[in-house]
Amino acid sequence: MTKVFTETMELANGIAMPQLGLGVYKMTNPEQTFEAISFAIETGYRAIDTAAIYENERETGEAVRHARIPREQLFITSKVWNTDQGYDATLRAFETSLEKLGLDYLDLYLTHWPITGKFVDTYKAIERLYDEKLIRATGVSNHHAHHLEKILVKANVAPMVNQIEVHPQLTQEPLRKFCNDNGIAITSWSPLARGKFLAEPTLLTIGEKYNKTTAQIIIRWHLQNNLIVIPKSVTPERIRENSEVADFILTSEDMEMINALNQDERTGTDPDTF
Ligand SMILES: NC(=O)C1=CN([C@@H]2O[C@H](COP(=O)(O)OP(=O)(O)OC[C@H]3O[C@@H](n4cnc5c(N)ncnc54)[C@H](OP(=O)(O)O)[C@@H]3O)[C@@H](O)[C@H]2O)C=CC1
Ligand SMILES: O=C1CO[C@H](CO)[C@@H](O)[C@@H]1O
Repeated sequence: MTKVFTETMELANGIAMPQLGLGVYKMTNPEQTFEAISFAIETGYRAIDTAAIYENERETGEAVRHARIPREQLFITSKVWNTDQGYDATLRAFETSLEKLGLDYLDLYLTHWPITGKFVDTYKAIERLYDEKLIRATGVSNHHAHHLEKILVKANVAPMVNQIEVHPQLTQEPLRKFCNDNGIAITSWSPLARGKFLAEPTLLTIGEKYNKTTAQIIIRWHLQNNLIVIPKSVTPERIRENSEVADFILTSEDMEMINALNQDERTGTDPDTF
């Protein structure tokens, strides 16, 4: 069995999204960013998660265009930043992102945060990009159920993905259930809680059992919960390590022990107080 995880998840419109991707937030050194993304693609990653606010769409696009993998086998996500929300502004922001990336289309485009009074129109613009086949899937990020409800009554095409903070200390079960009931896939951001509890004893014990690192145990927990997961690393050994999660399966007991670590504790901002 190959060690590198390459499975995909079917989104509501039937397209396949790789369940493991590379997050590129805080990759600010252009050369390092290009190298990290190129290395990830060589390792077997097929999805990259960027955003206009990360200011690395150019390097992301370069790595994608220089990859030995055909563009259609890669899955590129970007996000419209808060100051560009609203219908027309979102369309313009998308054009800028696409130009920086040097690509003809994106696989997924998200509203980054639900800005009051603007996020529904922002999503309507994303829907238009989908109708025009400039993106292959629609989505949002940091949306609670009450935000999604406002979108769902106005949308012709429901969001296919909601990217939210999820990790063992913030399991988000009620929102995951809401999304699941509405056919919305979830991507976990800060899936490793930015490294905050990699020395957690329960995770270390489970890791010893499988001869895997804590990061690998956490990533496997996301995957077995049917979450899309986008760990970030610029470090080649860690990029590889985070992908080598296909050769073991956590038992339901392990999963329960990890679920029990939940403290409803965020590393980032609550969308209601952003
Ligand atoms: N939609 C949104 O609002 C948000 C989206 N995101 C997305 O989610 C992605 C991931 O989240 P992020 O906040 O970056 O945090 P992660 O939980 O992915 O943690 C990244 C940190 O963990 C370190 N790390 C990675 N792998 C390992 C490992 N195997 N062992 C030890 N340390 C490791 C990295 O270090 P190093 O790089 O030095 O190796 C980095 O410091 C982002 O890059 C972004 O794409 C993130 C936040 C908000
Ligand atoms: O994607 C992101 C990366 O992290 C930032 C700081 O927490 C967030 O604001 C942003 O949503």
